[in-house]
Amino acid sequence: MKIALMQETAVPLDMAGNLALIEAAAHRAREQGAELLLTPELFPVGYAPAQIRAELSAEDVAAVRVEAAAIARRSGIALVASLPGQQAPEERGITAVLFGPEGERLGQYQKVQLFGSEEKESFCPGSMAPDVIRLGGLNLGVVICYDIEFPEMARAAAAAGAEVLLVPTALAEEPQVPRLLVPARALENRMTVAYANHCGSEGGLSFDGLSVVAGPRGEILGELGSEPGLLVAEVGPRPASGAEGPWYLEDRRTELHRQWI
Ligand SMILES: NC(=O)CCCCC(N)=O
Repeated sequence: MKIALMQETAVPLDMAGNLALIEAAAHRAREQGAELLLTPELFPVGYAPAQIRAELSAEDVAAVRVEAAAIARRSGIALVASLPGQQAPEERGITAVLFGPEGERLGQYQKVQLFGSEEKESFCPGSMAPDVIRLGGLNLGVVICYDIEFPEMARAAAAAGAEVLLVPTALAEEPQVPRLLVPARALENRMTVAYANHCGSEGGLSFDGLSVVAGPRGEILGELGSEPGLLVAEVGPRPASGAEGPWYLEDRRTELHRQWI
């Protein structure tokens, strides 16, 4: 299955402009044969947690969610859009919604590991493990940004059966995450990991870009630099564990590890 990752600069609270960038990327992705478009964390509203908390009502979020579904339907491509939750501002988290190519909601995940004081003061953390959504013959999982920096999160997705982990992110000035951690998460879980970031200056932050798709042996299937772009990569099922190790998933001594950590 071909997937596409959008790397662009959003404008905080300029939903019309941000959604227009997503729609353009969705049509370009479809033209290049992709069946799914992964977009960065909170891209439709822009990455500005405190501003979102203060200025975006549940009605505003509902309208953006309807438009994201409509983009999936108009472009005929599955779409992972990261949005504030549907609850009241004081109760919502950071979510990622998977819309199918007809705009239907296929799954939703709420970010478990919130990053820093601004996110923690602006959103509520999720407490549900990432589940698996079947699409295009593959088991897809979703986590968000800081989640991928905790090995437990990718392992939970792999243990649930995820073969391709989709990660909307908003990473600024930490290039070792896409360069070191994302390929490591892929290798240690024999799972493809796709990591789609903002780029450029946004909300007072300088985003790294460096969006990347790492394959199940930690190999780089595609990557971007610091500029806007669309990364298209072919992803597949988890390879069977062969005669040659390592067998990280099979060899885990989970009960023992649980006693230690
Ligand atoms: N939005 C986020 O979760 C930002 C994560 C940045 C983590 C890092 N190591 O800088």
